[in-house]
Amino acid sequence: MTSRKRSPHDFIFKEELGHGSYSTVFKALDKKCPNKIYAIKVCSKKHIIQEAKVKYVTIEKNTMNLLAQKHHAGIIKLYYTFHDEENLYFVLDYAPGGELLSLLHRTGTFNDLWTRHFTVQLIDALEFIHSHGIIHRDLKPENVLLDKDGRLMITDFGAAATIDSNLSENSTRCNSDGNSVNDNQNCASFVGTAEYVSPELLLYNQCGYGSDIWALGCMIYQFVQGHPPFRGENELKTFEKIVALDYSWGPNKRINNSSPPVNPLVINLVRKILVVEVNERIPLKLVKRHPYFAKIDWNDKAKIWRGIWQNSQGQPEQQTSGALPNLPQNVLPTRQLHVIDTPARSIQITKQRRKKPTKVSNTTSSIVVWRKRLGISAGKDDLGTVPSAAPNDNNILNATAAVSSSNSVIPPNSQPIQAQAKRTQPVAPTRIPPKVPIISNSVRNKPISRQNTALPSPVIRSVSPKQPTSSVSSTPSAPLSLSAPSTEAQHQDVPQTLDERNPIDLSILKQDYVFIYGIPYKDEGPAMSLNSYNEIDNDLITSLVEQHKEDLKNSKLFLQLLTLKKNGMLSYKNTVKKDDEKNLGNKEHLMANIEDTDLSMYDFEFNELSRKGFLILEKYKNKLWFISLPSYSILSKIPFHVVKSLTINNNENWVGCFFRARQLLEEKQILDKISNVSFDSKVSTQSPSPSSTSRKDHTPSIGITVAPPSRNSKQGSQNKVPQNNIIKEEMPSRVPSNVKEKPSVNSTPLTGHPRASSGNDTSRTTRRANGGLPNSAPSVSAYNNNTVPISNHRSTTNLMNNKSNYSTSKKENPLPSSSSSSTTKSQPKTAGYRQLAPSPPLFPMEFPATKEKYSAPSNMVISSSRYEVLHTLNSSQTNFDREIASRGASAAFRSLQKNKKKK
Ligand SMILES: Nc1ncnc2c1ncn2[C@@H]1O[C@H](COP(=O)(O)OP(=O)(O)OP(=O)(O)O)[C@@H](O)[C@H]1O
Repeated sequence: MTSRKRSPHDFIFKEELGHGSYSTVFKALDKKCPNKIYAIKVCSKKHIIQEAKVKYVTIEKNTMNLLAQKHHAGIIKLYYTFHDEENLYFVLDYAPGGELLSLLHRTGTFNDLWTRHFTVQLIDALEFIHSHGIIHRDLKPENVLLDKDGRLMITDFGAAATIDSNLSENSTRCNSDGNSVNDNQNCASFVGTAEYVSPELLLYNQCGYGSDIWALGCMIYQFVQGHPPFRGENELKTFEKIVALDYSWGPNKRINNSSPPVNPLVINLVRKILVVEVNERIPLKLVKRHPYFAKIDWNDKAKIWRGIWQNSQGQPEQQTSGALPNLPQNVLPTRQLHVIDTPARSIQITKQRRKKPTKVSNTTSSIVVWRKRLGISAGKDDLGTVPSAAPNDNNILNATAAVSSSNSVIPPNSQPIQAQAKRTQPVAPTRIPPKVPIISNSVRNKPISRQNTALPSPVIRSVSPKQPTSSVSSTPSAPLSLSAPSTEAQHQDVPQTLDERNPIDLSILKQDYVFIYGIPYKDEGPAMSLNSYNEIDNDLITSLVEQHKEDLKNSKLFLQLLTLKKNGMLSYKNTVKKDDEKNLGNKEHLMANIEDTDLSMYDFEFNELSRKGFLILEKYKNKLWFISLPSYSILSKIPFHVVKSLTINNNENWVGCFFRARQLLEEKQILDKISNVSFDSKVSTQSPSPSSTSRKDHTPSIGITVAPPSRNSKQGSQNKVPQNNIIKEEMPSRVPSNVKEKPSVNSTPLTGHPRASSGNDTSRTTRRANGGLPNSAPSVSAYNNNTVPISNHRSTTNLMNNKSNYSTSKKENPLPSSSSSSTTKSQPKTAGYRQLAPSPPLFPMEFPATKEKYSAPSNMVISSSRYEVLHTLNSSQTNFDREIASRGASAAFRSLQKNKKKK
């Protein structure tokens, strides 16, 4: 290859091979070397700018450049790039065999031999691509071309993404070991084609090597079935089918009327690939070891890359290459095969069809509509969102430089541009950490008396203060036997029911479908709490999970609608069919009260992103609940209208919401304290409000350790008139108006409580010695969906078990404004293996996640047959343009930029 600069004048342009959304591809002959035929992709600069395709051209250029460093038969090679005033040119390997899709359309399906042959080539090429840290992201039969001998050549790298080389190593290893999380932590953009798009991209905005493997599975299916596995009436339906893994095997529709059954090994292989959970999807290395490829010697590249058009002698049966000047004799416009079953024997491969230019639209794409319907936000703060796959500035610069080196031959041994321009390492989703819970904890083992504790509303205002409190306890009076799920009648029904016609109930903090498995403590059950003596008993939790493994799996039969209200009430509702409603469902069952001091919460490898593990709630010596999340495929089977109307605040973790509920209650407590203190002599003369009296009368035996300053207490006891009606109405009924009436922590009856034993005293002393630090919010990492326990044997974290004495610290910081100091003091007590980050100050009571739930990202474009949402595009696009303009590394792109500005 010469290093002389090339230009369009060096080539004789022949017929058009086809065109895509921003380019036209021509066959071309090299004037200096007329035997050499290329395909030259001509991209109109004007068009690229107009249709915002600069990024894709850049990505394609970089990726192909990187891959061109080492020749691989299965990849279309990029030889040269150059430009003139009008166009950018990519000189590529010519693939006279056309698209694999065209061949498939002509044959209907591939026979087993072809299927295996093509699949083997695809795997080998894909492995090569992945070994360079590249994810193709748009694999489909249209993007696989055939060379003159019928070998596959993967093309169209405009949607590709690279993984940081460090991660790449991991990923390669992880792939071979079983697709660990690293393997899918690369890209956050929607890219792909509806029918081949992976579920992780649909659900989590994540795309990794596994996504290419998914597409490979779709293609293998298509080889033997003639159509992709997931195809709905429209894109939304296609997405639904993908996440629900809704596909079936039909007869092998061969055009030559032969309908041999699909090889069961193909079915088995496809089943192993088409697994919704990316971590459970078979990695490429294991695909290669699948029995379907038992006879394949993966090291014998010559055999793998044998062209299927050649006859057994390697010669064409018919010589019709006259239309293709300078082609070697064995180029076969009329395809000849040396395989036994040759349904395509008489197939004429014709010139590629022209593609209609695709309009770029800024409309919201189907994928986001679909995600919205399923209650999955596609916004920045979505579960599992990782940085965009859009090229970072370095990439852009290098890409710009690369294209600017127009007229340059790509030196075979030069450093790959992409290698210099590492894509930003994906980071874990950033989440606003929940605020620190500050709760009362002075009474244990007391049933919680609750009124209808919905947030204040005109309805509540009208309720008579004398109205008896509906006392609902989650504490059973008698020991309970083990049972599953936790839907027994031990819970009294909460009178209010959810109004399904009112999707956003403002009193609800979070509501979603979960599985709940309840294990009541037996008399002889675990005598100690899961968190005995201030130590989380991981072994006990682990053994419990092990013990109930089967039941926990089966508990998936009992999908519940779990609701957490801002008043701390946690309840569930059976999701039963309407016929059964009378018997079981449509009523809320109180499960627990978040502020119950006997309630602890642990995460057992709980990961909302992968919907794995359990959130364990423990009502001390009473009951354990294992909460797990249904897979999205299960969720997707719930009719959309139901999901839409009943899931609330899907964007926020359960754990976060539990903490927020506690914080809200604490804030109310504090407000209540303040409201009971009059600083205004005028109002201080007023008599106590009925509701205030009511609260006092009905105050259950729950103590408050949050003591206001003594002067306030004094005044408060005399002047019980809240300053603000709203505050008064929001005050929970449980809060006593007079601080003096509150039982102190030390007076809390602890009889019979294991933690009241001498051992517990020690731990309490320790806590006091530590400044009375309460258990509180876990670190940010604990909310990170990608967090995995560091140690296997310590797989749980106690997230909220408040048994500490807060009095001291709270007396020092009685007001909400002091929350930051409170939060500092309220660092979490965990199993001791997570780094704790300082919690942020308390925020006002806002629920932005709920508001954001239905907002679609604005930075989405639908282009061609790809769906793209590039989360950082808004900002990076601007920077991108600016970078190009200011640094001016590429003459070509500079001129593009100028043109853009002129417009
Ligand atoms: N190297 C090649 N040899 C032969 N034909 C090619 C080659 N590259 C592309 N083609 C054909 O040219 C057509 C346009 O290809 P191009 O890569 O520009 O667009 P595309 O990838 O199909 O579309 P888009 O970029 O919008 O996804 C395709 O039909 C393809 O089959």
